Amino acid sequence: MVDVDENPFDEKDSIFEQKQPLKKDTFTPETIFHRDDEIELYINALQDVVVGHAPNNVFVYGPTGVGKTAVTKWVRDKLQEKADSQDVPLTVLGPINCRNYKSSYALVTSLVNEFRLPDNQLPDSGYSTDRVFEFLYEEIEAVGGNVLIILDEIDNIPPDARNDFLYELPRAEANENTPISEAKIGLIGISNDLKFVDVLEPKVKSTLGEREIKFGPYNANELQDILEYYADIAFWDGVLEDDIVPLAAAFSAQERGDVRQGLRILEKAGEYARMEDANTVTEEHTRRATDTIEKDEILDYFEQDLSSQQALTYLATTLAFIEPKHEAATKRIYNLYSSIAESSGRRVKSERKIYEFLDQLSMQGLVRSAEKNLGRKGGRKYVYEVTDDPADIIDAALQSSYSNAVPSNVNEILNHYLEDEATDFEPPDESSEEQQVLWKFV
Ligand SMILES: Nc1ncnc2c1ncn2[C@@H]1O[C@H](COP(=O)(O)OP(=O)(O)OP(=O)(O)O)[C@@H](O)[C@H]1O
Repeated sequence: MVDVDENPFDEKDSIFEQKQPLKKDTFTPETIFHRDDEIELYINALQDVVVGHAPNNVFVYGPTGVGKTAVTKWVRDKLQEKADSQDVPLTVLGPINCRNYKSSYALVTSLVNEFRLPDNQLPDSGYSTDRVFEFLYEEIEAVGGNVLIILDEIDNIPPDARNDFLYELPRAEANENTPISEAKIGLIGISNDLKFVDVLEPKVKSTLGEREIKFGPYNANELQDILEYYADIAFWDGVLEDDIVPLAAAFSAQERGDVRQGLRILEKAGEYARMEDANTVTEEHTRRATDTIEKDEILDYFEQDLSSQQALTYLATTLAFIEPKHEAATKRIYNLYSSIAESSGRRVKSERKIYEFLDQLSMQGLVRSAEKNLGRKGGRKYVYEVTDDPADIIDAALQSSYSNAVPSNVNEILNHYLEDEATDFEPPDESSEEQQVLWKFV
């Protein structure tokens, strides 16, 4: 029973000294760990700027949470500091996240407004895109010197802005049709979609990729050093038991080598300790945190990251994977996909499309495929497996807006899978009627 006369909030936090360092990217670290090679490449690429030559364009790529943005900001600040001390005119814009802009117009407008005073901002509409580009060129020419524009998540750049930004902008000085004659523009593009460059036109590709810097995942030791730094700032002294940071580091290294995930584990483990009024964060809190975070991540896939057709394909692959005796072959995944799409009132796409969705899921690391020879019959087929625990995936699907696509007897089948009792469980033939008996799709 809550005592109504007593305020239930605690007045102090005995676990976290500061939470912000663990939070989503709102904290700037003073030190960058284990990125010496990448920093050196960056410095090399931008050295020209400091002595007044035109900047190179730089393309930075690698998976999520491996320090691309943190390193870029660190290098940016050092560059600005040096340019200022040398009296070399330099203006740096960004990182600006392209994901926040739906059109070329919106993105250019926001850049123009970065240069302008609050009482002179461009409106959200009212000009042609060409005109707002002219405004941008005018602003750039007015500040003069070198202008570096840093675009984060450049794979999300509005399609109508690709050519203008990634090709025209860096060569504006040479183009007689722009008002730029003095200023020199350099572009830094950051992306975690490695396929993004492949789809660019060759001329755009070579412009953007003048200098490329690849960031790989961190290993467990590297993650440990990085997480240690954040944990020191975030937790009160003596609160973290010795093996907590190594555990969080080992887990994140096993998954994706991603710092953000490690920080989330530490935060969640601390919250569990705080909820229990414990004095220290223990291994048990950390394991529980790891578990929750894994499930939350899968839920995020369903709710945010995947399109509805990708989500249905992911679910169908999971169902095919846990089915006894069935291999998750493409044909089978398609059958299950059509059933759950139909029963949950969603559009059923063609079988050909499934290959595309499976490919996309595979790129995101959610499914893995293996090619199988069909023996004497000849030919090959692909079988799939899910990379996360199927029980977690089903759990997340049930909590998500796809719960109506999950067959009603899924737990029964999952239990057979978990208990490895597949032999006792007779799957029906592939004909759709019997399939409906195995999977109760309502
Ligand atoms: N080497 C490092 N030293 C210190 N902090 C780091 C390091 N690498 C990453 N971080 C921290 O980890 C978090 C995630 O890093 P960052 O945002 O740079 O990743 P990213 O590669 O840009 O990811 P995304 O592609 O998702 O934007 C940030 O809080 C960042 O400060």
